Amino acid sequence: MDLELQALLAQPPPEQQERRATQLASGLGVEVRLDAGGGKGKGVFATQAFSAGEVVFQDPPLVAIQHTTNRGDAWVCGHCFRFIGSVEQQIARQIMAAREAAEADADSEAASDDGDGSEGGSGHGDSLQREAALALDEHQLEALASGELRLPCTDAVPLPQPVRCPGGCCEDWYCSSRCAEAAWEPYHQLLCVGPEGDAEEQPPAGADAKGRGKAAVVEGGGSSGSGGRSPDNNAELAARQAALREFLHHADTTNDVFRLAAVVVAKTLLAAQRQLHAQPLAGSSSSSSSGGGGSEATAEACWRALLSAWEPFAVGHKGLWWECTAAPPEAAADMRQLAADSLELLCAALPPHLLRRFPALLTLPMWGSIIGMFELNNLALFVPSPLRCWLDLLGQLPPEEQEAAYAAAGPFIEALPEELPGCEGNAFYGLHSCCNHSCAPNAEAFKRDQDGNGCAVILALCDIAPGEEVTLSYIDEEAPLEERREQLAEYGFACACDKCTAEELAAELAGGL
Ligand SMILES: C[S@@+](CC[C@H](N)C(=O)[O-])C[C@H]1O[C@@H](n2cnc3c(N)ncnc32)[C@H](O)[C@@H]1O
Repeated sequence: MDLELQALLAQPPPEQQERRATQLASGLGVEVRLDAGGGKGKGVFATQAFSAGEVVFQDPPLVAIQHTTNRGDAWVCGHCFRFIGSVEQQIARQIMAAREAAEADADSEAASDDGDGSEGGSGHGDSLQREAALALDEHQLEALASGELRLPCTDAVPLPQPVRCPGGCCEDWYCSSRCAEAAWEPYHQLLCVGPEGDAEEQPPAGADAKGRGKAAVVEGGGSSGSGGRSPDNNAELAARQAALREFLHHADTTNDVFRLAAVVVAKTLLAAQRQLHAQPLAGSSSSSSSGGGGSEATAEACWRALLSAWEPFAVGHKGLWWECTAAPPEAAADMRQLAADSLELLCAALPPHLLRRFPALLTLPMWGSIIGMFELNNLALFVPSPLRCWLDLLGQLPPEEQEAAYAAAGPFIEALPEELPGCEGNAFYGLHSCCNHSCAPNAEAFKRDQDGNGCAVILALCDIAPGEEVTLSYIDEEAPLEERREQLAEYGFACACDKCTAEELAAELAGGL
Protein backbone atom coordinates (compact mmCIF):
# COMPACT_ATOMS: atom_id res chain seq x y z
CA MET A 1 0.00 0.00 0.00
CA ASP A 2 2.83 2.43 0.84
CA LEU A 3 4.32 1.98 -2.61
CA GLU A 4 0.92 2.56 -4.20
CA LEU A 5 0.46 5.71 -2.13
CA GLN A 6 3.87 6.99 -3.15
CA ALA A 7 3.06 6.34 -6.79
CA LEU A 8 -0.28 8.16 -6.56
CA LEU A 9 1.24 11.15 -4.79
CA ALA A 10 4.36 11.46 -6.96
CA GLN A 11 4.34 13.64 -10.04
CA PRO A 12 3.48 11.37 -12.99
CA PRO A 13 6.17 10.46 -15.56
CA PRO A 14 7.05 13.31 -17.97
CA GLU A 15 5.24 11.75 -20.96
CA GLN A 16 2.01 11.53 -18.94
CA GLN A 17 2.46 15.11 -17.73
CA GLU A 18 3.08 16.25 -21.32
CA ARG A 19 -0.07 14.51 -22.48
CA ARG A 20 -2.11 16.09 -19.71
CA ALA A 21 -0.55 19.52 -20.34
CA THR A 22 -1.48 19.31 -24.02
CA GLN A 23 -5.06 18.27 -23.19
CA LEU A 24 -5.50 21.13 -20.73
CA ALA A 25 -4.39 23.88 -23.09
CA SER A 26 -5.76 22.39 -26.30
CA GLY A 27 -7.29 25.02 -28.60
CA LEU A 28 -6.34 27.90 -26.30
CA GLY A 29 -3.74 30.60 -26.84
CA VAL A 30 -1.57 29.22 -24.06
CA GLU A 31 0.56 26.18 -23.32
CA VAL A 32 1.63 24.41 -20.13
CA ARG A 33 5.39 24.02 -19.80
CA LEU A 34 6.56 21.37 -17.36
CA ASP A 35 9.48 23.53 -16.28
CA ALA A 36 8.61 27.19 -15.92
CA GLY A 37 12.15 27.93 -14.65
CA GLY A 38 13.29 29.31 -11.30
CA GLY A 39 12.34 26.08 -9.51
CA LYS A 40 8.64 26.90 -9.90
CA GLY A 41 7.62 23.61 -11.50
CA LYS A 42 4.97 23.79 -14.22
CA GLY A 43 3.70 27.08 -15.57
CA VAL A 44 1.32 28.50 -18.19
CA PHE A 45 2.79 30.47 -21.07
CA ALA A 46 1.12 32.57 -23.77
CA THR A 47 1.45 31.26 -27.32
CA GLN A 48 -0.22 34.35 -28.76
CA ALA A 49 -0.43 38.04 -27.86
CA PHE A 50 -3.16 39.20 -25.47
CA SER A 51 -4.20 42.81 -24.92
CA ALA A 52 -4.96 44.23 -21.49
CA GLY A 53 -8.52 43.28 -20.50
CA GLU A 54 -8.72 40.38 -22.97
CA VAL A 55 -9.69 36.87 -21.88
CA VAL A 56 -6.52 34.76 -21.79
CA PHE A 57 -8.41 31.51 -21.22
CA GLN A 58 -11.54 30.03 -19.69
CA ASP A 59 -11.16 26.86 -17.71
CA PRO A 60 -14.02 24.51 -16.77
CA PRO A 61 -13.78 23.11 -13.24
CA LEU A 62 -12.48 19.57 -12.88
CA VAL A 63 -14.60 19.41 -9.75
CA ALA A 64 -16.76 22.06 -8.10
CA ILE A 65 -19.46 22.40 -5.47
CA GLN A 66 -21.76 25.20 -4.42
CA HIS A 67 -21.50 26.09 -0.73
CA THR A 68 -24.50 24.62 1.08
CA THR A 69 -25.00 27.97 2.80
CA ASN A 70 -25.30 29.64 -0.62
CA ARG A 71 -28.14 27.42 -1.87
CA GLY A 72 -30.84 29.65 -0.47
CA ASP A 73 -29.45 32.61 -2.37
CA ALA A 74 -28.66 31.06 -5.74
CA TRP A 75 -30.48 28.22 -7.47
CA VAL A 76 -27.98 26.86 -9.96
CA CYS A 77 -27.25 23.82 -12.11
CA GLY A 78 -25.39 21.27 -9.97
CA HIS A 79 -22.96 20.59 -12.83
CA CYS A 80 -22.22 23.80 -14.77
CA PHE A 81 -23.49 26.23 -12.06
CA ARG A 82 -25.60 28.31 -14.47
CA PHE A 83 -28.56 29.96 -12.71
CA ILE A 84 -31.77 28.03 -13.42
CA GLY A 85 -35.52 28.53 -13.12
CA SER A 86 -36.61 32.10 -13.75
CA VAL A 87 -35.81 35.58 -12.51
CA GLU A 88 -39.03 35.39 -10.48
CA GLN A 89 -37.96 32.12 -8.80
CA GLN A 90 -34.51 33.49 -8.04
CA ILE A 91 -36.06 36.59 -6.45
CA ALA A 92 -38.54 34.51 -4.45
CA ARG A 93 -35.71 32.30 -3.21
CA GLN A 94 -33.63 35.22 -2.00
CA ILE A 95 -36.56 36.89 -0.29
CA MET A 96 -37.54 33.65 1.42
CA ALA A 97 -33.93 33.25 2.61
CA ALA A 98 -34.01 36.82 3.98
CA ARG A 99 -37.32 36.12 5.76
CA GLU A 100 -35.99 32.90 7.25
CA ALA A 101 -32.85 34.68 8.45
CA ALA A 102 -34.96 37.46 10.00
CA GLU A 103 -37.18 34.92 11.76
CA ALA A 104 -34.14 32.96 13.01
CA ASP A 105 -32.65 36.18 14.36
CA ALA A 106 -35.90 37.09 16.07
CA ASP A 107 -35.97 33.62 17.68
CA SER A 108 -32.39 33.85 18.87
CA GLU A 109 -32.97 37.35 20.22
CA ALA A 110 -35.96 36.04 22.13
CA ALA A 111 -33.82 33.19 23.44
CA SER A 112 -31.07 35.56 24.55
CA ASP A 113 -33.68 37.71 26.30
CA ASP A 114 -34.56 34.53 28.15
CA GLY A 115 -30.99 34.53 29.39
CA ASP A 116 -29.32 31.72 27.41
CA GLY A 117 -26.47 34.08 26.58
CA SER A 118 -26.57 33.56 22.80
CA GLU A 119 -26.42 36.54 20.51
CA GLY A 120 -28.86 37.35 17.74
CA GLY A 121 -27.94 38.44 14.22
CA SER A 122 -26.86 36.05 11.47
CA GLY A 123 -25.47 38.86 9.38
CA HIS A 124 -27.69 37.90 6.43
CA GLY A 125 -28.65 41.03 4.56
CA ASP A 126 -29.36 44.44 6.02
CA SER A 127 -32.30 45.40 8.19
CA LEU A 128 -34.09 47.50 5.53
CA GLN A 129 -34.03 44.59 3.14
CA ARG A 130 -35.36 42.30 5.84
CA GLU A 131 -38.15 44.68 6.71
CA ALA A 132 -39.13 44.83 3.04
CA ALA A 133 -38.94 41.03 2.82
CA LEU A 134 -41.11 40.56 5.91
CA ALA A 135 -43.62 43.11 4.63
CA LEU A 136 -44.35 41.06 1.50
CA ASP A 137 -47.51 39.04 1.35
CA GLU A 138 -46.80 35.31 1.59
CA HIS A 139 -49.29 34.46 -1.17
CA GLN A 140 -47.59 36.91 -3.49
CA LEU A 141 -44.26 35.28 -2.76
CA GLU A 142 -45.69 31.85 -3.45
CA ALA A 143 -47.17 33.13 -6.72
CA LEU A 144 -43.75 34.49 -7.63
CA ALA A 145 -42.08 31.18 -6.84
CA SER A 146 -44.65 29.16 -8.79
CA GLY A 147 -44.40 31.33 -11.90
CA GLU A 148 -48.03 32.50 -11.53
CA LEU A 149 -46.88 36.03 -10.85
CA ARG A 150 -44.70 37.43 -13.60
CA LEU A 151 -42.58 40.56 -13.28
CA PRO A 152 -41.86 43.03 -16.10
CA CYS A 153 -39.03 42.36 -18.56
CA THR A 154 -38.04 39.00 -17.10
CA ASP A 155 -38.47 37.37 -20.54
CA ALA A 156 -35.37 39.31 -21.57
CA VAL A 157 -33.30 37.34 -19.03
CA PRO A 158 -34.36 33.74 -19.75
CA LEU A 159 -32.95 31.01 -17.51
CA PRO A 160 -32.95 27.27 -18.31
CA GLN A 161 -35.78 25.20 -16.86
CA PRO A 162 -34.60 23.01 -13.96
CA VAL A 163 -34.12 19.31 -14.60
CA ARG A 164 -34.29 16.97 -11.66
CA CYS A 165 -31.40 14.74 -10.56
CA PRO A 166 -31.71 11.30 -12.24
CA GLY A 167 -31.41 9.74 -8.78
CA GLY A 168 -34.37 11.79 -7.56
CA CYS A 169 -32.61 13.77 -4.83
CA CYS A 170 -33.58 17.38 -4.13
CA GLU A 171 -29.94 18.31 -3.47
CA ASP A 172 -29.02 18.83 -7.08
CA TRP A 173 -30.93 20.28 -10.03
CA TYR A 174 -29.60 20.81 -13.52
CA CYS A 175 -29.97 23.21 -16.43
CA SER A 176 -30.49 20.37 -18.94
CA SER A 177 -30.67 16.61 -19.15
CA ARG A 178 -27.20 16.81 -20.67
CA CYS A 179 -25.79 18.36 -17.50
CA ALA A 180 -27.80 15.91 -15.37
CA GLU A 181 -26.16 12.99 -17.20
CA ALA A 182 -22.75 14.70 -17.21
CA ALA A 183 -22.96 14.77 -13.40
CA TRP A 184 -24.65 11.41 -12.86
CA GLU A 185 -22.38 9.17 -14.90
CA PRO A 186 -18.95 10.30 -13.68
CA TYR A 187 -19.66 11.11 -9.99
CA HIS A 188 -23.13 11.99 -8.72
CA GLN A 189 -24.40 8.39 -8.82
CA LEU A 190 -22.06 7.71 -5.89
CA LEU A 191 -22.98 10.89 -4.03
CA CYS A 192 -26.75 10.98 -4.52
CA VAL A 193 -28.82 10.73 -1.32
CA GLY A 194 -31.84 9.58 -3.33
CA PRO A 195 -35.46 10.70 -3.10
CA GLU A 196 -35.91 9.92 0.59
CA GLY A 197 -32.78 11.83 1.47
CA ASP A 198 -34.57 15.09 1.77
CA ALA A 199 -38.20 14.18 2.10
CA GLU A 200 -38.82 17.36 4.04
CA GLU A 201 -37.51 19.50 1.24
CA GLN A 202 -40.15 19.90 -1.42
CA PRO A 203 -39.01 20.43 -4.99
CA PRO A 204 -38.90 24.15 -5.74
CA ALA A 205 -42.09 25.40 -7.34
CA GLY A 206 -42.09 25.26 -11.09
CA ALA A 207 -39.57 22.42 -11.22
CA ASP A 208 -40.25 19.02 -12.75
CA ALA A 209 -40.93 16.91 -9.68
CA LYS A 210 -40.87 13.53 -11.46
CA GLY A 211 -37.52 12.04 -10.43
CA ARG A 212 -36.58 8.92 -12.35
CA GLY A 213 -35.07 7.52 -9.19
CA LYS A 214 -32.04 5.91 -10.83
CA ALA A 215 -30.11 3.64 -8.51
CA ALA A 216 -26.52 4.31 -7.58
CA VAL A 217 -23.69 2.23 -8.97
CA VAL A 218 -24.13 -1.54 -8.71
CA GLU A 219 -21.61 -4.35 -8.80
CA GLY A 220 -20.11 -4.38 -12.24
CA GLY A 221 -19.76 -0.63 -12.42
CA GLY A 222 -22.96 0.36 -14.22
CA SER A 223 -26.07 1.93 -12.85
CA SER A 224 -29.37 0.17 -12.93
CA GLY A 225 -32.92 1.34 -13.14
CA SER A 226 -34.74 0.93 -9.85
CA GLY A 227 -36.91 -1.83 -11.32
CA GLY A 228 -34.12 -4.44 -11.33
CA ARG A 229 -33.00 -4.14 -7.70
CA SER A 230 -33.40 -6.97 -5.24
CA PRO A 231 -34.57 -6.28 -1.64
CA ASP A 232 -30.95 -6.83 -0.51
CA ASN A 233 -29.68 -4.26 -2.96
CA ASN A 234 -32.41 -1.85 -1.89
CA ALA A 235 -31.46 -2.25 1.76
CA GLU A 236 -27.77 -1.79 0.96
CA LEU A 237 -28.51 1.30 -1.09
CA ALA A 238 -30.70 2.78 1.65
CA ALA A 239 -27.95 2.15 4.23
CA ARG A 240 -25.36 3.81 2.02
CA GLN A 241 -27.63 6.79 1.36
CA ALA A 242 -28.15 7.19 5.11
CA ALA A 243 -24.37 7.07 5.59
CA LEU A 244 -23.97 9.59 2.82
CA ARG A 245 -26.34 11.98 4.56
CA GLU A 246 -24.17 11.69 7.67
CA PHE A 247 -21.06 12.43 5.64
CA LEU A 248 -22.70 15.48 4.04
CA HIS A 249 -24.00 16.72 7.39
CA HIS A 250 -20.51 16.40 8.87
CA ALA A 251 -19.08 18.37 5.91
CA ASP A 252 -21.74 21.06 6.19
CA THR A 253 -21.14 21.52 9.89
CA THR A 254 -17.33 21.43 9.71
CA ASN A 255 -15.83 22.24 6.30
CA ASP A 256 -17.64 21.73 3.02
CA VAL A 257 -14.33 21.24 1.23
CA PHE A 258 -14.94 17.57 2.18
CA ARG A 259 -17.84 17.58 -0.28
CA LEU A 260 -15.47 18.72 -3.03
CA ALA A 261 -12.94 16.04 -2.09
CA ALA A 262 -15.72 13.45 -2.26
CA VAL A 263 -16.37 14.44 -5.89
CA VAL A 264 -12.68 13.78 -6.69
CA VAL A 265 -12.94 10.37 -5.02
CA ALA A 266 -16.22 9.50 -6.76
CA LYS A 267 -14.90 10.55 -10.17
CA THR A 268 -11.72 8.55 -9.71
CA LEU A 269 -13.46 5.41 -8.42
CA LEU A 270 -16.01 5.38 -11.24
CA ALA A 271 -13.38 6.08 -13.91
CA ALA A 272 -11.23 3.25 -12.51
CA GLN A 273 -14.27 0.97 -12.51
CA ARG A 274 -15.01 1.84 -16.13
CA GLN A 275 -11.41 1.08 -17.08
CA LEU A 276 -11.66 -2.34 -15.47
CA HIS A 277 -14.81 -3.11 -17.39
CA ALA A 278 -13.30 -1.96 -20.64
CA GLN A 279 -10.75 -4.80 -20.31
CA PRO A 280 -12.68 -7.60 -18.57
CA LEU A 281 -10.47 -10.42 -19.79
CA ALA A 282 -7.11 -8.76 -19.24
CA GLY A 283 -7.70 -8.13 -15.58
CA SER A 284 -9.98 -10.80 -14.17
CA SER A 285 -9.60 -13.99 -12.26
CA SER A 286 -12.63 -16.21 -11.89
CA SER A 287 -11.23 -18.03 -8.85
CA SER A 288 -11.61 -15.21 -6.36
CA SER A 289 -14.90 -14.01 -4.98
CA SER A 290 -16.19 -10.69 -6.25
CA GLY A 291 -19.03 -10.15 -3.83
CA GLY A 292 -21.28 -9.77 -6.85
CA GLY A 293 -21.98 -11.72 -10.01
CA GLY A 294 -19.10 -12.38 -12.39
CA SER A 295 -15.36 -12.59 -11.95
CA GLU A 296 -13.20 -10.40 -9.76
CA ALA A 297 -10.50 -8.21 -11.27
CA THR A 298 -6.95 -8.97 -10.16
CA ALA A 299 -5.25 -6.60 -7.72
CA GLU A 300 -2.78 -5.67 -10.47
CA ALA A 301 -5.57 -4.77 -12.92
CA CYS A 302 -7.34 -2.72 -10.23
CA TRP A 303 -4.15 -0.85 -9.43
CA ARG A 304 -3.48 -0.04 -13.09
CA ALA A 305 -7.06 1.15 -13.54
CA LEU A 306 -6.78 3.38 -10.45
CA LEU A 307 -3.49 4.88 -11.55
CA SER A 308 -4.94 5.75 -14.93
CA ALA A 309 -8.21 7.12 -13.46
CA TRP A 310 -6.22 9.33 -11.09
CA GLU A 311 -4.39 11.01 -14.01
CA PRO A 312 -6.49 14.24 -14.17
CA PHE A 313 -5.71 14.95 -10.51
CA ALA A 314 -2.18 13.52 -10.44
CA VAL A 315 -0.64 16.65 -11.96
CA GLY A 316 -2.22 18.99 -9.37
CA HIS A 317 0.29 20.43 -6.89
CA LYS A 318 -0.36 18.73 -3.53
CA GLY A 319 0.51 18.69 0.15
CA LEU A 320 -1.19 17.28 3.22
CA TRP A 321 -4.02 19.62 4.21
CA TRP A 322 -2.95 19.86 7.87
CA GLU A 323 0.64 20.59 6.84
CA CYS A 324 0.10 23.13 4.07
CA THR A 325 -1.72 25.73 6.13
CA ALA A 326 -0.04 27.94 8.69
CA ALA A 327 -1.97 26.22 11.49
CA PRO A 328 -0.16 25.70 14.85
CA PRO A 329 0.59 22.03 15.75
CA GLU A 330 -2.54 21.55 17.95
CA ALA A 331 -4.77 22.91 15.19
CA ALA A 332 -2.98 20.70 12.63
CA ALA A 333 -3.72 17.65 14.79
CA ASP A 334 -7.39 18.70 14.98
CA MET A 335 -7.53 19.13 11.21
CA ARG A 336 -6.04 15.69 10.71
CA GLN A 337 -8.65 14.18 13.03
CA LEU A 338 -11.44 16.05 11.27
CA ALA A 339 -10.26 14.70 7.94
CA ALA A 340 -10.04 11.16 9.38
CA ASP A 341 -13.63 11.41 10.68
CA SER A 342 -14.85 12.69 7.35
CA LEU A 343 -13.09 9.92 5.41
CA GLU A 344 -14.56 7.27 7.68
CA LEU A 345 -18.05 8.62 7.05
CA LEU A 346 -17.45 8.70 3.30
CA CYS A 347 -16.14 5.12 3.24
CA ALA A 348 -19.34 3.95 4.97
CA ALA A 349 -21.29 5.55 2.13
CA LEU A 350 -19.40 3.93 -0.75
CA PRO A 351 -20.13 0.54 -2.34
CA PRO A 352 -17.95 -2.08 -0.61
CA HIS A 353 -16.64 -3.52 -3.89
CA LEU A 354 -15.11 -0.14 -4.79
CA LEU A 355 -13.41 0.12 -1.39
CA ARG A 356 -12.06 -3.39 -1.88
CA ARG A 357 -10.79 -2.79 -5.38
CA PHE A 358 -9.21 0.64 -4.94
CA PRO A 359 -8.12 0.84 -1.28
CA ALA A 360 -5.14 3.16 -1.84
CA LEU A 361 -7.44 6.02 -2.84
CA LEU A 362 -9.37 5.81 0.41
CA THR A 363 -6.47 6.33 2.80
CA LEU A 364 -5.94 9.35 5.03
CA PRO A 365 -2.78 10.53 3.22
CA MET A 366 -4.69 10.56 -0.09
CA TRP A 367 -7.75 12.26 1.43
CA GLY A 368 -5.49 14.84 3.13
CA SER A 369 -3.57 15.42 -0.12
CA ILE A 370 -6.74 15.93 -2.15
CA ILE A 371 -7.90 18.58 0.31
CA GLY A 372 -4.37 20.03 0.42
CA MET A 373 -4.48 20.25 -3.38
CA PHE A 374 -7.52 22.54 -3.08
CA GLU A 375 -5.68 24.63 -0.48
CA LEU A 376 -2.64 25.08 -2.73
CA ASN A 377 -4.61 25.76 -5.91
CA ASN A 378 -7.13 28.01 -4.32
CA LEU A 379 -9.76 29.57 -6.56
CA ALA A 380 -13.31 30.00 -5.35
CA LEU A 381 -16.24 29.10 -7.57
CA PHE A 382 -18.23 32.21 -8.42
CA VAL A 383 -21.05 32.91 -10.89
CA PRO A 384 -22.58 36.39 -10.90
CA SER A 385 -26.33 36.72 -10.35
CA PRO A 386 -28.46 37.24 -13.50
CA LEU A 387 -30.67 39.56 -11.42
CA ARG A 388 -28.11 42.30 -12.01
CA CYS A 389 -28.80 42.14 -15.80
CA TRP A 390 -32.54 42.32 -15.11
CA LEU A 391 -32.18 45.35 -12.82
CA ASP A 392 -29.96 47.04 -15.41
CA LEU A 393 -32.62 46.40 -18.07
CA LEU A 394 -35.29 48.01 -15.91
CA GLY A 395 -32.99 50.98 -15.39
CA GLN A 396 -32.72 51.46 -19.16
CA LEU A 397 -36.49 51.51 -19.86
CA PRO A 398 -38.11 54.74 -21.11
CA PRO A 399 -39.48 56.75 -18.13
CA GLU A 400 -43.15 55.73 -18.46
CA GLU A 401 -42.43 52.04 -18.86
CA GLN A 402 -39.93 52.24 -16.07
CA GLU A 403 -42.47 53.75 -13.72
CA ALA A 404 -44.95 50.98 -14.48
CA ALA A 405 -42.23 48.33 -14.09
CA TYR A 406 -41.14 49.66 -10.70
CA ALA A 407 -44.76 49.90 -9.55
CA ALA A 408 -45.12 46.16 -10.21
CA ALA A 409 -41.68 44.97 -9.14
CA GLY A 410 -40.69 47.65 -6.58
CA PRO A 411 -41.69 45.79 -3.39
CA PHE A 412 -39.68 42.75 -4.50
CA ILE A 413 -36.69 44.82 -5.57
CA GLU A 414 -36.63 46.55 -2.18
CA ALA A 415 -36.47 43.17 -0.50
CA LEU A 416 -33.35 42.18 -2.48
CA PRO A 417 -29.91 42.75 -0.97
CA GLU A 418 -27.89 45.59 -2.44
CA GLU A 419 -25.03 43.21 -3.24
CA LEU A 420 -26.85 40.53 -5.21
CA PRO A 421 -25.40 37.21 -4.11
CA GLY A 422 -23.94 35.09 -6.87
CA CYS A 423 -23.33 31.36 -6.78
CA GLU A 424 -20.39 30.71 -4.47
CA GLY A 425 -18.48 27.53 -3.79
CA ASN A 426 -15.24 25.60 -4.00
CA ALA A 427 -13.62 24.40 -7.20
CA PHE A 428 -10.48 22.90 -8.63
CA TYR A 429 -9.48 24.00 -12.13
CA GLY A 430 -6.96 22.00 -14.17
CA LEU A 431 -5.33 24.75 -16.24
CA HIS A 432 -5.72 27.54 -13.71
CA SER A 433 -3.94 25.32 -11.17
CA CYS A 434 -0.85 25.35 -13.41
CA CYS A 435 -0.50 29.16 -13.18
CA ASN A 436 2.34 30.39 -11.00
CA HIS A 437 2.33 33.38 -8.70
CA SER A 438 3.84 36.80 -9.18
CA CYS A 439 3.49 39.84 -6.90
CA ALA A 440 3.28 41.86 -10.12
CA PRO A 441 0.93 39.53 -12.03
CA ASN A 442 0.02 40.01 -15.69
CA ALA A 443 -3.37 38.28 -15.34
CA GLU A 444 -6.18 37.80 -12.83
CA ALA A 445 -9.10 35.44 -12.31
CA PHE A 446 -12.20 37.58 -12.64
CA LYS A 447 -15.86 36.81 -13.44
CA ARG A 448 -17.65 39.42 -15.55
CA ASP A 449 -21.46 39.78 -15.59
CA GLN A 450 -21.62 37.79 -18.83
CA ASP A 451 -19.67 34.84 -17.41
CA GLY A 452 -22.72 32.81 -16.51
CA ASN A 453 -21.23 29.42 -15.63
CA GLY A 454 -18.67 27.89 -13.28
CA CYS A 455 -15.63 28.27 -15.59
CA ALA A 456 -12.62 30.17 -14.27
CA VAL A 457 -12.03 33.25 -16.45
CA ILE A 458 -8.48 34.53 -16.65
CA LEU A 459 -8.18 38.11 -17.88
CA ALA A 460 -5.00 39.91 -18.98
CA LEU A 461 -4.13 42.80 -16.65
CA CYS A 462 -1.69 44.21 -19.21
CA ASP A 463 -0.51 43.30 -22.70
CA ILE A 464 1.01 39.82 -22.72
CA ALA A 465 3.44 38.82 -25.47
CA PRO A 466 3.75 35.30 -26.94
CA GLY A 467 6.24 33.28 -24.86
CA GLU A 468 5.56 35.27 -21.69
CA GLU A 469 4.49 33.38 -18.57
CA VAL A 470 0.88 34.01 -17.49
CA THR A 471 1.03 34.80 -13.77
CA LEU A 472 -1.60 35.40 -11.10
CA SER A 473 -1.33 36.75 -7.59
CA TYR A 474 -2.18 34.18 -4.91
CA ILE A 475 -2.27 36.86 -2.22
CA ASP A 476 -2.87 40.58 -1.76
CA GLU A 477 0.04 41.80 -3.87
CA GLU A 478 -0.34 45.31 -2.44
CA ALA A 479 0.64 44.07 1.04
CA PRO A 480 4.14 44.96 2.35
CA LEU A 481 7.02 42.60 1.42
CA GLU A 482 7.20 40.91 4.85
CA GLU A 483 3.47 40.14 4.85
CA ARG A 484 3.64 38.77 1.30
CA ARG A 485 6.52 36.52 2.29
CA GLU A 486 4.58 35.16 5.25
CA GLN A 487 1.51 34.45 3.15
CA LEU A 488 3.51 32.80 0.38
CA ALA A 489 5.37 30.63 2.91
CA GLU A 490 2.03 28.78 3.26
CA TYR A 491 2.36 27.85 -0.41
CA GLY A 492 5.87 26.64 0.30
CA PHE A 493 7.94 29.09 -1.73
CA ALA A 494 9.72 32.42 -1.57
CA CYS A 495 8.75 34.70 -4.43
CA ALA A 496 11.57 35.95 -6.63
CA CYS A 497 9.49 38.12 -8.95
CA ASP A 498 10.86 41.49 -10.13
CA LYS A 499 8.78 43.34 -7.54
CA CYS A 500 10.05 41.22 -4.62
CA THR A 501 13.63 41.36 -5.88
CA ALA A 502 13.53 45.16 -6.21
CA GLU A 503 11.91 45.62 -2.79
CA GLU A 504 14.40 43.24 -1.15
CA LEU A 505 17.28 45.14 -2.67
CA ALA A 506 15.83 48.47 -1.58
CA ALA A 507 15.33 47.10 1.97
CA GLU A 508 18.89 45.73 2.06
CA LEU A 509 20.30 49.05 0.92
CA ALA A 510 18.26 50.76 3.60
CA GLY A 511 19.64 48.25 6.13
CA GLY A 512 16.16 46.85 6.78
CA LEU A 513 16.93 43.20 6.03
C1 LIG B 1 -1.03 26.45 -8.12
S1 LIG B 1 0.48 25.61 -8.18
C2 LIG B 1 1.16 26.28 -9.64
C3 LIG B 1 1.67 25.21 -10.56
C4 LIG B 1 2.90 24.54 -10.06
N1 LIG B 1 4.08 25.26 -10.48
C5 LIG B 1 2.99 23.09 -10.50
O1 LIG B 1 4.04 22.64 -10.91
O2 LIG B 1 1.97 22.40 -10.38
C6 LIG B 1 1.28 26.43 -6.84
C7 LIG B 1 2.66 25.96 -6.54
O3 LIG B 1 3.56 26.32 -7.58
C8 LIG B 1 4.81 26.79 -7.05
N2 LIG B 1 4.94 28.22 -7.37
C9 LIG B 1 3.98 29.05 -7.82
N3 LIG B 1 4.46 30.27 -8.03
C10 LIG B 1 5.76 30.26 -7.70
C11 LIG B 1 6.78 31.24 -7.68
N4 LIG B 1 6.57 32.49 -8.05
N5 LIG B 1 8.02 30.86 -7.26
C12 LIG B 1 8.25 29.57 -6.87
N6 LIG B 1 7.32 28.61 -6.85
C13 LIG B 1 6.08 28.93 -7.27
C14 LIG B 1 4.72 26.57 -5.55
O4 LIG B 1 5.24 25.31 -5.27
C15 LIG B 1 3.22 26.61 -5.30
O5 LIG B 1 2.84 25.95 -4.11
